[in-house]
Amino acid sequence: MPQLGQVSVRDVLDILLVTFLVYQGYLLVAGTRAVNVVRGILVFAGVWLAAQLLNLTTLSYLLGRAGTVGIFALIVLFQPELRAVLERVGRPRGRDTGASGAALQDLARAMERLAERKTGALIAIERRTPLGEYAATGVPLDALVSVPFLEALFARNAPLHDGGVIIQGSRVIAAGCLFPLQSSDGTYRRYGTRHRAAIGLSELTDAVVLVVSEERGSMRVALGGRLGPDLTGAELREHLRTLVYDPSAYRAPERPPEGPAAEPLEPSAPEGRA
Ligand SMILES: Nc1ncnc2c1ncn2[C@@H]1O[C@H](COP(=O)(O)OP(=O)(O)OP(=O)(O)O)[C@@H](O)[C@H]1O
Repeated sequence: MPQLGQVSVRDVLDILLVTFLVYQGYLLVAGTRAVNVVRGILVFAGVWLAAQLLNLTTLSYLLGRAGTVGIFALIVLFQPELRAVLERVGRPRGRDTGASGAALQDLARAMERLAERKTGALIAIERRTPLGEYAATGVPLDALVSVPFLEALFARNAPLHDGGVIIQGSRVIAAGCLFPLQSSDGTYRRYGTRHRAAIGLSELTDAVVLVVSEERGSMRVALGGRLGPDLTGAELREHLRTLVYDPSAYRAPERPPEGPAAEPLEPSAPEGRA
């Protein structure tokens, strides 16, 4: 193997491969709740490295042992996320754009019909953060997104109309789910629980959460912990296209969302209720 001073071509290849893997790892965790854990691990590794360099034998021994146990603890804690990541890595490239296009249209049409009839609805669409833990709070389903199915789910008196629906790609995977309520920091305190559940879930995950207000018959999108303004059908379709069903947007690393849903909005309802 030719040498460049002390550095061989193999070393360069090694560094390039590690850089590639680290970057791919970053793309997988960016925008998910695993980011904070990764930060914690880096701090831990930094302290451990410093302890090694400074020859602090006891500290580096303890941190080394804790690290070994920690790896197993992380695997147990993040088992659902790891499974989702492996599934995603193994999934064939190129999404079923035909199915996605149909899901987008059906989803938007169902939202419009629910809004016209003032039937309250809450729908979370999974992006990169797995929503399995929220789906587990409801009733598991596996059905294609369709207008009549979504209307039936949210119909008043329907057994699963209470709570949120979770969509993965073009399939409804759960209904009647409990979403985390937005922490009452003041901005959205005056909203009802359906809207605060939408904001709450979008705060903790990168999901796109759609809400139809029973009181106002409006359609809104919550994203990144913020609630957007009332949307027309065309605007909703555009949001769904760019945020969920456009394959390049789906794979891109998390970035501040664009469009009305990203803007810090004041509640616009009279008397403060959405
Ligand atoms: N944590 C939650 N997770 C999922 N769904 C929830 C949650 N909290 C409330 N909901 C849903 O919201 C409904 C109550 O909505 P509420 O009237 O309090 O909210 P709102 O934001 O004022 O909405 P609307 O404008 O439709 O009245 C519940 O019946 C339930 O279906």
